[in-house]
Amino acid sequence: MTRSALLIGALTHTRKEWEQLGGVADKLYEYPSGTREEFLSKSKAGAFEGIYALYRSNDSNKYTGNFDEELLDALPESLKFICHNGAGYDNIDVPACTKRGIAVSSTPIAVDDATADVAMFLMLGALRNITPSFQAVRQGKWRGNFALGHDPKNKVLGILGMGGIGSAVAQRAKAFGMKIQYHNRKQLSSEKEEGAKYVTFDELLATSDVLSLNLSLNPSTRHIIGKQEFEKMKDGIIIVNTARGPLIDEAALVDALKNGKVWSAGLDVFEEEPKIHSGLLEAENVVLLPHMGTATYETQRDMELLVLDNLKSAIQSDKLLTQVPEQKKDAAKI
Ligand SMILES: NC(=O)c1ccc[n+]([C@@H]2O[C@H](COP(=O)([O-])OP(=O)(O)OC[C@H]3O[C@@H](n4cnc5c(N)ncnc54)[C@H](O)[C@@H]3O)[C@@H](O)[C@H]2O)c1
Repeated sequence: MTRSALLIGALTHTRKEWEQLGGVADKLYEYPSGTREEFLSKSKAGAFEGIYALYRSNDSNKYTGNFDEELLDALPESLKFICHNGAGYDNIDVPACTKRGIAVSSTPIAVDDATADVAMFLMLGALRNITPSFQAVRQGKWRGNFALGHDPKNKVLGILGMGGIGSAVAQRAKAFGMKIQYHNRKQLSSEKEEGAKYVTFDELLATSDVLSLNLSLNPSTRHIIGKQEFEKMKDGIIIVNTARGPLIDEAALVDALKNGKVWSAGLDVFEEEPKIHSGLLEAENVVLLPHMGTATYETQRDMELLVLDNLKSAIQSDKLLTQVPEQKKDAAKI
């Protein structure tokens, strides 16, 4: 059986390591840029024959669109592994991959520190309501309409989704004197909890001073925070989202920011990226970043290397190093 590899999109830091895979794979194909239509027709015409594993780069969704059933059907039957660069993989239809016997990997762990750093940056920025000051000083107005902010010390931080990034946020927030509570699908072992308190979803909403979203997006978590949930929260709560935009009903967040239920928010992700709700752009009490949680040289290189390690392991030993959790119970079937 031929074991070739396909790279979709560009590599920024690991070109040399990709080329070295030539010693492991039968052939290296590349689809550096283009449109979904071009990709589908090339693939159907047999341009990627014999690919066994593919590397889906960080920005390749703009060239192929989502990895859905249509796209999977156009790829050769020989494809058995999709190695995705990113901790979030909501643009891959994992159940459809599982059905076709394709194993999928993502890049957890490598993203934890950089994304948690951005969560803290946004949290501190939101606690200080920093946006008006950032704007005033650049406009030559010195402090402008300066108002006092809040300390993180002694505030209750609620973490929704205590996985890799959530745990890294908890570690950092503890150093700022925050009290940590969390809600997860499953309670962690006490060793992994590191002193954080496990609470129900409703308790988390009702008792947190700051809420950080760190869970993955899937059909059951879309709009997990909406009008009803805001109503259950403490008045003056601070919301931080570095996970995925559609976890929050953005229109409900805009209303909650306007009526003071939410004191301020720090957001790296949005419901319809790169479009941002006009109510968020206009609100002074929001700190905005353009989805740049992992945007550091070190983390980007680590992520690219982890994808290549997955690809190499797939080709050499039919195993992924960081297979997505949804497939783990089905792993024997893959
Ligand atoms: N802003 C960025 O640049 C950036 C970077 C990396 C990751 N992310 C996002 O952050 C998310 C988290 O990443 P991670 O590596 O920590 O993932 P992870 O899989 O390690 O952790 C996710 C956690 O969420 C929990 N969870 C899932 N559904 C839940 C629910 N309904 N209620 C409560 N908890 C639930 C899971 O049990 C898990 O512990 C990713 O899915 C990704 O979308 C964003």
